[in-house]
Amino acid sequence: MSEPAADDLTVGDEIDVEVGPVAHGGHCVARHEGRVLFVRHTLPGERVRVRITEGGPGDRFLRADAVTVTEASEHRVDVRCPVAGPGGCGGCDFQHVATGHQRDLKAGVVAEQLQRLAGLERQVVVEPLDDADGLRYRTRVEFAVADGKVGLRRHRSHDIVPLTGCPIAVPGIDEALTETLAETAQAKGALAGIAALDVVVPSAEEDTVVVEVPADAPTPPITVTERVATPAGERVMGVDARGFWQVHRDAPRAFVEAVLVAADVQEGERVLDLYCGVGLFSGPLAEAVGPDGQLVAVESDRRAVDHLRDNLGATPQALVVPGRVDDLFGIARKGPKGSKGGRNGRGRSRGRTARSDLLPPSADVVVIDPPRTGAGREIVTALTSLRPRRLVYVACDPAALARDTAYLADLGFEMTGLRAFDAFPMTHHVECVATFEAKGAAPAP
Ligand SMILES: C[S@@+](CC[C@H](N)C(=O)[O-])C[C@H]1O[C@@H](n2cnc3c(N)ncnc32)[C@H](O)[C@@H]1O
Repeated sequence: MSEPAADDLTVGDEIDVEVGPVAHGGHCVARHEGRVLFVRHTLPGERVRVRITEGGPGDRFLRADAVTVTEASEHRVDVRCPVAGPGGCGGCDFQHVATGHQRDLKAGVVAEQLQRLAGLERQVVVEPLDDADGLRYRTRVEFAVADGKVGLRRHRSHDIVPLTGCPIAVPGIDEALTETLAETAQAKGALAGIAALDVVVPSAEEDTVVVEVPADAPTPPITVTERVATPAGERVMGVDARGFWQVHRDAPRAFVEAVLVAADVQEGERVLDLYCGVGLFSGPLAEAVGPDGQLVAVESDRRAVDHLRDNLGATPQALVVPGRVDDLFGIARKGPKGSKGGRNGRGRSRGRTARSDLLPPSADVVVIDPPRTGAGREIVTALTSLRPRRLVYVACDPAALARDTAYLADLGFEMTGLRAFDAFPMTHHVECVATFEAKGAAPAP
C-alpha cells in the first residue's frame, strides 16, 4: 500500500519513519519528505510506524504516536504502567525508556535549549534524586473527575483515562484512591459537582489527605505538614494541600541543599528569595544570613503567604513581602496572549502601581524559582539592577531558563554553575539550579 504524500498527511494516517533526536516536550523529531513530525513513545535512532495524532495539510509540523516499533533502540524497556502508550494517559512520556537513559535524554534537551536559545555550550548531567527505578516517588497526584470517571487526562486532551492507581505515585496515593473509589461506588452521585480528587501523602507522620475539588467553588484551605531535612537540621513546614510543593519525595531536601551551595550565603548578607512559595528555601537562607543579615521572601499566593509567615515565624531576620514580583518592581503585566500590549508594545498594565519601595535597593544574593514561563527580560533586568554577587535560578522549564540566560548574558551576568535533577522520572520534566554571576567574578561551586 502506498504511503500518503507528506503534504497530504492528516490525523489517522500511518507512515514509517526513522526517528531523529529527542526534543523538548517528551517527543522525538522525525522527518517525512522534509515535513517535521513530533513523535511520542519512541527513541532516537528507532524505525517506527507512526500514526498522525494532530495536524494536517498546511500545518508547520505534525504530531504523531509510534504505534509499531520495527527497529528498537537499545534503551527501550517494557512500560511499567498499563496506560502508558499511544492513546493512553498523558502523564508519562518516557515509560518506555531505561531510567538512566531518561536522564541522558533530559541532559541533551537542557544542553540543546541552552545552546539554541542562549548560544551557550554546556555539558549537562542530570542527577537522580534517589536510587529507585523511577517509580513510586510522587507524593501528590491530582486525579480528574468527570462523567463518573476518575483518572488522568489523555495527552493533549480533556478525556479521562480511568485509573485505580499510578505507578509513579507513592503507595499511599493508590491506597487512598482505591478507598475513595470504593466509597463513591456505594454512594449514588457521590462525585457530582467534583472536578478533581487531589491526593497528598505528606512527609510528616500524618494521614493521607484526599481533597475533593469542587467544580464551581473555591476549595477550602487544608493544611498539611511537611518535614524537610536541611544541612542545619529538620524543618517542619505547613503548606496548603493544593498549594505548591515539590512532588518528588526527595526533591525538597535535594533542592534546599543545591540552592544553599549555589548561593553560598555569608552571615550578615541580604538575600532575596523570589517566588518563594511557603518558604522551602527562605527558612534555610534566613538561617544562613544569621541575625545580622536579612532575608526578603516574596510570594503572590495568599494561602502560601499565610503559611510562609508561620513557617518563618521564629526567624526575625526574615521579612515576608506578599505580592507579585512584577508588581513589586513596577513592571507592567503582560496582556492576554497574542495582544501587542500597551502603547509601547511592551505589555498592558492592569492598573497596578509600582511597590518597589517594599523591596530593598540592593541584595547580595537573589534566589528565584519562577513558574514555567520563567522570569522574562524585564524581571531579570530588575534583578541585576540590585547588583547581586550571585543569582541562583531554580527552573522547571529548560527553555525558560535558556531564554532568561540569554537576557542575563546581555546584562553582563554569566552562568557559572548548573545542576540538573531528575525530579520527575518517567516524564520529560527536569529541574535545574543555575548560578549566575557578573562577568569576571570567581566561578561558583
Ligand atoms: C515554582 S513555585 C516555587 C516555590 C518554592 N520556591 C518551592 O520550591 O516550594 C513558584 C511560586 O511562585 C509563585 N508565583 C507565581 N507567580 C508569581 C509572581 N508573579 N510573583 C510572586 N510569586 C509568584 C507561585 O504562587 C508559587 O508559589
